[in-house]
Amino acid sequence: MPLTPAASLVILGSGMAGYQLATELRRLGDDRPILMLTQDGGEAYSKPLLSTALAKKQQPEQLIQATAHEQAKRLQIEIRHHRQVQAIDREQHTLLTEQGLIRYDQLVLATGAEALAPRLTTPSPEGALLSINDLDDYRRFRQQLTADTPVVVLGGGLVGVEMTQDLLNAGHSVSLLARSANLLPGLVPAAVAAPLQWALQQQGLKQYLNTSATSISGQPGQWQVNTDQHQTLDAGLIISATGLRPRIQLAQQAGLDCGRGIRVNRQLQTSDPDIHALGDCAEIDGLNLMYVQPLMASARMLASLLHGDDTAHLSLEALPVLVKTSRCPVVAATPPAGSRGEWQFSGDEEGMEGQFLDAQGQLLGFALSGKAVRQKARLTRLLPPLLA
Ligand SMILES: Cc1cc2nc3c(=O)[nH]c(=O)nc-3n(C[C@H](O)[C@H](O)[C@H](O)COP(=O)(O)OP(=O)(O)OC[C@H]3O[C@@H](n4cnc5c(N)ncnc54)[C@H](O)[C@@H]3O)c2cc1C
Repeated sequence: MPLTPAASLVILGSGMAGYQLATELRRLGDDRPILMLTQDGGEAYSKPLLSTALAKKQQPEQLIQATAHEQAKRLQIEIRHHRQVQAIDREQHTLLTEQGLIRYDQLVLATGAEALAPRLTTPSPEGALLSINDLDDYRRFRQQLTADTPVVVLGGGLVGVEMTQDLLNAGHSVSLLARSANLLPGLVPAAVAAPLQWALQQQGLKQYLNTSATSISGQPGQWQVNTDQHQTLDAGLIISATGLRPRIQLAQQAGLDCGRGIRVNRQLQTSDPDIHALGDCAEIDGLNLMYVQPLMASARMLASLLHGDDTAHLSLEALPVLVKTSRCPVVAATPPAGSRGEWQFSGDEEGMEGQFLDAQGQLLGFALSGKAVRQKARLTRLLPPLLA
């Protein structure tokens, strides 16, 4: 197979993590050759906008901040898009693609996360489920959605809830199924989710909690979703939002140390000193933080390190997550896994505040909904850093 001439740095992935790293390197004046490989079209866009664009009447193409070509010119990097990397050969320092081998001196994995399929009792018909995890998904969603399409959303986490809000704001009929007893179960306790659930129901949401989809039948545009509570819901379109998992297969096959994500230290170095990882695919000191703020800080740190600052290492302040539910916004700073303490709640149906305090009264996490989100800045200042 032909070998492409050596590039100093290869970045795998053109999501926010990959592009932010290239941006930070150029900002530092680092002019090394950079090759970016991506299996998608390489457009620069803000993924969080995918769950608010419908009601704003923004078409998928309007979300593109720059094409791959424009990005390559702006950042003075080479971008090969629609190039899937199939394997990493760490000994030879090469990446295998359908178009040939690509050599790297240093490799940065920014491969993101992929959508998990719901656990159904029988496989769903081809094309019945739509996940919304990148721009191509979003294009498919907008192509299939018509003004009177009834939509069923599977999953009550951040993506499912934000998509539901956007669809309701745009006037669609929406049913949401969640296995959990409340919306946003991994992010906030039931008491804090209650005002959100009430607000969405007021807006017309048909909400099925403690309910799982078991099977899907029908044909394109006329699906039936069957549930474990013996209901059958009609859907023109079914959005599957049952979770995301870091994309670690390439790293695993290459023998890199992986847990939930690709394990990295505070310098974002994997178990191979020539390979770093950042963004949704990385697990930093045991934390897999699939949000924008940590990847921005990671990109800044990694650029400094690669540019020659050996002392650079990642530290992160507490990072509350904002759930973009306009009718009843939610902010969550989840307590670190395994924290000991208890929740204390105050508020009413217009907004709830939950504080998670340890035995000494130290705030370890909080959850806010509705009018209580005003407390975000005050409470954030009281939280210990995520990575000191
Ligand atoms: C609908 C939605 C709303 C969100 N809202 C928010 C929000 O409000 N706030 C917030 O903080 N976060 C939000 N997030 C999360 C946030 O968008 C992500 O944390 C962030 O975009 C991840 O960027 P990334 O670059 O790590 O991964 P990705 O954007 O997933 O990029 C991964 C890249 O890797 C490439 N790739 C993967 N495997 C290969 C391969 N084998 N070969 C070649 N290329 C490959 C892909 O093509 C892609 O370019 C949201 C996510 C979604 C889905």
